[in-house]
Amino acid sequence: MQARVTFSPAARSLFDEPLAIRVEGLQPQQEVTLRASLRDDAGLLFESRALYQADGDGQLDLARSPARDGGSFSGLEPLGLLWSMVPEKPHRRLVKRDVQSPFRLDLEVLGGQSNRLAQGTHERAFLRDGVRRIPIREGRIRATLFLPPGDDTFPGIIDISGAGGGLPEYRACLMANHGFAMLALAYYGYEDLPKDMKEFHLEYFEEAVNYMLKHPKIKGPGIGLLGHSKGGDLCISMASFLKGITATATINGSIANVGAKLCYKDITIPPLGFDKNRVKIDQNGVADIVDVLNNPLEGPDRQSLIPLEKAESRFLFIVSRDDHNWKSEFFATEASKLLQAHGKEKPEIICYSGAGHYIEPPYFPLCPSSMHLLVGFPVIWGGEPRAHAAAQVDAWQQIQTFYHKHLNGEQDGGQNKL
Ligand SMILES: CCCCCCCCCCCCCC(=O)SCCNC(=O)CCNC(=O)[C@H](O)C(C)(C)COP(=O)(O)OP(=O)(O)OC[C@H]1O[C@@H](n2cnc3c(N)ncnc32)[C@H](O)[C@@H]1OP(=O)(O)O
Repeated sequence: MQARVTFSPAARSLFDEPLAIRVEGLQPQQEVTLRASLRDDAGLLFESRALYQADGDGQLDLARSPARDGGSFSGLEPLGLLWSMVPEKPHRRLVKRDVQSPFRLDLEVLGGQSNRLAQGTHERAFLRDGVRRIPIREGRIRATLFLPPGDDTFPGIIDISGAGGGLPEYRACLMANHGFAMLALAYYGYEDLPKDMKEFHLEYFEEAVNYMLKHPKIKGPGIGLLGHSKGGDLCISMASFLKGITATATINGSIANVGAKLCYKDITIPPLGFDKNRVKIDQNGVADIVDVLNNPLEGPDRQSLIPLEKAESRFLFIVSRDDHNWKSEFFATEASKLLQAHGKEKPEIICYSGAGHYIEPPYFPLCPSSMHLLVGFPVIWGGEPRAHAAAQVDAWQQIQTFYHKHLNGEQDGGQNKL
């Protein structure tokens, strides 16, 4: 019998869904290497390898067989071949730019002298059938709306990415597959928006909130916000100053305004100060900026602290304990103290040991370092691949549960379990 790779689901699955991988038709106890690879939309190769041994019947099931030492990961990790992928060039992150096309996952089964015993391909898609992707150019808003199928209304959420510009859509798109109406919002470095991150006007973000609040497919009465990194502090500013925001989740965000001045009506919040002498260089010669920012609770830097005690929103802080961009756990803890000191609900804080700054949807490989588009050189983001992968799976579920609870009124968080 010839060796054969099988996937379940067979041909195509959504990127944030688990994937069962099996090989049959091997020799009993045969030792093999599995090599997984995919190319991003720019053609950059990401790959992983794992060493396995078939069972007595020549079968290999990644959900039951631990990988042996010597590959990209070891132990029982059914999705290890996905989350342990590394790019062919350093400092690159797996980014999905065109959410309408899937990634093509290639899997090879290699025997003794690296001879190929079997191969298989599988598509990892971003846009579920029936979910609509609608480019939005209304007023000043530059965004993409993702609407789940059906006649219902849906909990609405604005998704804001970290500093880097452009209009990343992949997280919003994957969330929409789970029943949320998602607006991926650009805020600079895109079309006719400001080219650089110098100053932001909350009125732009207010336009986006009002767009969502008025949209006939949005459930209301309020909407949610989701932001990572710089997107996180923008979400906190929106929740603090704007009306109609019910639930705000940040992923490794800050409670101080960072990187650019923020203006709203007659209010200006300066960016948090920093000292570039606090940049450290790690053992691989890559910069570590974790200590660079000043403390927003001290001295004149207090002016950068966002008055989140004004917010009517509920908060969820997703925190990576090994975040090397900045001190996310400190920010979340201080947010909690501030809210409670003002008689507000305690926020939910979920901390992940071993996770780095870039908490992405499940199965995105860890990006240990990449170009920091604000500081102008590559920096380390932190995280250990296995712990980071587990954090991504859990955080994704926690975020959905939070929105179901506060935007859908579901105490148990709804049924969208992964
Ligand atoms: C001195 C110390 C100072 C300290 C200051 C402290 C202040 C700290 C304040 C901190 C506050 C902030 C805290 C935070 O927010 S931390 C950062 C969080 N950032 C994000 O989450 C980024 C989200 N945005 C994206 O993912 C964008 O779509 C990207 C970045 C992909 C650009 O998408 P776009 O289509 O618009 O652009 P482009 O294709 O023309 O690329 C432009 C550049 O982007 C780089 N890039 C592109 N692709 C990748 C990739 N796959 N891997 C790695 N890098 C990639 C690369 O350098 C490229 O240039 P080049 O290589 O082509 O020349």
